[in-house]
Amino acid sequence: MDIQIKNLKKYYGENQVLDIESLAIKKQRITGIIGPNGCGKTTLLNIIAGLDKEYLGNINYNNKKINKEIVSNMTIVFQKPYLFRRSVYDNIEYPLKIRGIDRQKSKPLVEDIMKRLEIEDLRDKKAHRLSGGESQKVALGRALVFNPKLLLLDEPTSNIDPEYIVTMESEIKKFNRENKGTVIIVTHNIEQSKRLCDNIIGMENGRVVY
Ligand SMILES: Nc1ncnc2c1ncn2[C@@H]1O[C@H](COP(=O)(O)OP(=O)(O)OP(=O)(O)O)[C@@H](O)[C@H]1O
Repeated sequence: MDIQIKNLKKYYGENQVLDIESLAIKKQRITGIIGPNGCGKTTLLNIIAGLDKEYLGNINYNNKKINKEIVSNMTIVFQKPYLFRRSVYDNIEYPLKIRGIDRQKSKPLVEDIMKRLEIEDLRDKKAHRLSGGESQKVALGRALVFNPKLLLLDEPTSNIDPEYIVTMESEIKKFNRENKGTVIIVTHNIEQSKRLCDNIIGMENGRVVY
């Protein structure tokens, strides 16, 4: 999904936190957003996700304004994911369920993603009792399972052990390569952005600086 941003301004009260004249994010690529604390990365991601509608300017998705179809084809993984008070399996199955896919068809998809992310042992655990890192793994599984066209990731590996980061990164890359999914990832980790991203957007004080 191509994203075109024009004259985007975001204020919290009198405080301007975003000022982006023009920014294009190319479809089927992995784009990294990097920059210091408080420069507006999460705010930008939430606006692109359609979660924050209090802004000035225009955002187009494949040359269209946001609509129900676009919303159902994208998803965001938060740094501190919100998971339902159900099992890990039920959480990952959920996006398929709300898209009308029955249990029989969704089972192999859920099981495949749990296997690829090495979280099969968490299957029956209550998702709200997971550790921060476990929650991030499950949240990535819940996002990847329905093959979104646009995947927004906010520091998805911030609580993840170094040896497991490799698994997560390779699944993100695989999703991008095999399913032609567009990925935008906010990260503090410059090495990670070099490993993963085709394009990098640098932000400072609410502006895009490179
Ligand atoms: N709900 C809010 N009310 C007021 N100000 C806010 C709110 N949310 C964020 N801000 C401010 O907006 C600015 C941008 O915040 P944002 O979370 O987008 O930064 P960030 O680049 O994602 O930071 P970090 O790297 O620390 O996660 C910051 O100055 C922050 O204090």
